Amino acid sequence: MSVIQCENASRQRTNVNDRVVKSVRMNMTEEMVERFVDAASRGDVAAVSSLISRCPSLLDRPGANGWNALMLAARNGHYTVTETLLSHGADRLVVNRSSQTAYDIAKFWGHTHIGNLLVGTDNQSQHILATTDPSQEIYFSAEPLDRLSERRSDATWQQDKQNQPDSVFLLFSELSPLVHSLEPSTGSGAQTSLSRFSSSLVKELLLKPGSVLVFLGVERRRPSSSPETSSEPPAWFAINSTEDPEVLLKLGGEKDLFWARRPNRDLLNFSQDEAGILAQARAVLAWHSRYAFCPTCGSSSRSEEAGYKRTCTNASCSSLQGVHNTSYPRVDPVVIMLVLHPDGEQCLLGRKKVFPTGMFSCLAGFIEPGESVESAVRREVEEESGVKVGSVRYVACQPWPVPSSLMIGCLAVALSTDIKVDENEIEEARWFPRQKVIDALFRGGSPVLLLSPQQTIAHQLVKHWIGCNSNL
Ligand SMILES: NC(=O)C1=CN([C@@H]2O[C@H](COP(=O)(O)OP(=O)(O)OC[C@H]3O[C@@H](n4cnc5c(N)ncnc54)[C@H](OP(=O)(O)O)[C@@H]3O)[C@@H](O)[C@H]2O)C=CC1
Ligand SMILES: [Mg+2]
Ligand SMILES: [Mg+2]
Ligand SMILES: [Mg+2]
Ligand SMILES: [Zn+2]
Repeated sequence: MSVIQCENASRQRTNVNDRVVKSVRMNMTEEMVERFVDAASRGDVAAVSSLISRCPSLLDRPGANGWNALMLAARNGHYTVTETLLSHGADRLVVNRSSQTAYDIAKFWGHTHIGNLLVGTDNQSQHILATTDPSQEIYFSAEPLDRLSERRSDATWQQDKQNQPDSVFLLFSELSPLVHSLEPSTGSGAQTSLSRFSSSLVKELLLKPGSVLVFLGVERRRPSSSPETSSEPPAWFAINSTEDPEVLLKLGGEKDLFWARRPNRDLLNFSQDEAGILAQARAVLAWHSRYAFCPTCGSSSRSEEAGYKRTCTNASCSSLQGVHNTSYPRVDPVVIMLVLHPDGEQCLLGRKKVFPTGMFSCLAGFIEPGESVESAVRREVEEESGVKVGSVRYVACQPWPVPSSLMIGCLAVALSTDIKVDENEIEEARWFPRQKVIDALFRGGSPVLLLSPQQTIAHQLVKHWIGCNSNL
C-alpha cells in the first residue's frame, strides 16, 4: 500500500470514527432530552431539577414530538414543575409545531392556575395574554371629554365658555398641533403633550378671519367641592390658525413649544387621553380646511354649531333643504384586516414601498359606497394580494385622524394561499408563521419582520391574534 493510500485509509477510518462518535453523542443527547421532557410531563420535580442542574441547555429543548418540558408541564397541570422551569428561565414565547405556546396549552386544558403563572408579572408575557379586549388599548380612541352636543347650538353658553378663565384652547397651524416635550419621568410613556392656552391668550387670535374654532367638550369629572373653583368642569376648544406659525409660537411665552408636523410620526407620542382629544380636534379641523366652499353649488360656506356644521351662504342652494351630509364633518370608513392562513398558524402581512426596511403591516382599504364591511375586506384583500377570503370577524376599531378615517379592524380567514400583489399599492405580501410574529412582537424587531408601532390598530390586530389560542 502506497503512503497516499495509507493516508486515505487512515482519513476514512477517522471520518467513520467521527461519525460514530457524533451519532452516539446525538443519541445520548436525544435520550437525555426525552428523559427531561418525560419527567416534566409526569410532574417529577426532583428529576427535572437534577437534569437541569447537570445540563442547563435542556431547558427549552423540544422532545421528538415538538413539545418542550414547559409545554408538557402545562398540558398535565404540574404547577411546581412549571414554577421550577420558569425559575430557571424557561422561554414562554416558543411554540410547538402547531404554533401553541405553553400558555395556549394550559388555557386550553383548563389549568387556569398554570396559565396565570405563565402570564407572570413581567410586561413581555402579559402583553401576549392580555389581548382579549383590544379596544382597551386602542390609541386615538379615548374619550376624556364629554362632547355635550346639545350645547353646540347654544350661542350664549358657547360664548360664556369661551370667556371662562379655566377653559382650555389647543392651537393648530395647518392641522399640526402646538406641543411641548415631556420629561421621561412622567411615566405615562408619552413623549409630548398638547400645549394648553387660556381664553385671554387666544382672544385676539379668535378675531382673525382665518381662525376656525371647534368646541370639543367638557372634562369628564365630578363638579369640584371647593367653593373657589368653578362648579362646572372646564371646556375645551381647538383653533386652527392661518397666522404665521413663528408668531403663534410666541403666544406660549418663553416655553419650549413646537409644531408636531409629521402626522404619521409626531401624532403617536401623546398620552391615551390626549390622543383621543387630538383625534377629534384634528379630524374636525381637517374637514373645515377642505370644505371652505359648498360642495353642492361652490359658494362659500360658514362654520356653525360650534364648528360641527358648515352652512352654504347661498340662500337658494339645495343643500339648505333636506338631508345633506356635505354639511357635517366626514368620517371615511376603512377596513383593516389580519388575514389568517387556512392552517391557522400563519398570517398575511404586506408592505408598501414607503415603509421602512423590513416593516410589514395588515392590508387595509377604503370601504366603497354600497359595500358591507365583509365585502370590503374580501375585495381589498383580493385586489392587493390575490388571496381569496371567506369568513370575516370584527375585532375593534380606531379613529385615524389623517385626515378622518375610521379603521375597522377584522380577522379574516383565507380560502386560497397563492399571493399575487397589486404592485401599485403593495410592494410585497407574505405569509408569516406565528413564531416569527411572536418574536417580532415581544423580542424586538428582526430584519425579517418589523411591525408597525403599537399605537396602530394593525399592531393591535396582530397582538390580538397571538393572544387567541392557536387551534388545539
Ligand atoms: N392605523 C393603522 O393601523 C393603519 C391606518 N391606515 C390608514 O388607512 C387608510 C387607507 O388605507 P390604504 O391602504 O391607503 O387604502 P386603499 O387600499 O383603499 O388605497 C388607497 C388609495 O385609495 C384611494 N382613496 C383615497 N381616499 C379614498 C376614499 N375616501 N375612498 C376610496 N378610495 C380612496 C387613493 O387613491 P389616489 O392615490 O388616487 O388618491 C389611495 O391611493 C389610509 O389613510 C392609511 O393611513 C392604513 C394601514 C394601517
Ligand atoms: Mg387597496
Ligand atoms: Mg390598501
Ligand atoms: Mg381601495
Ligand atoms: Zn351651496
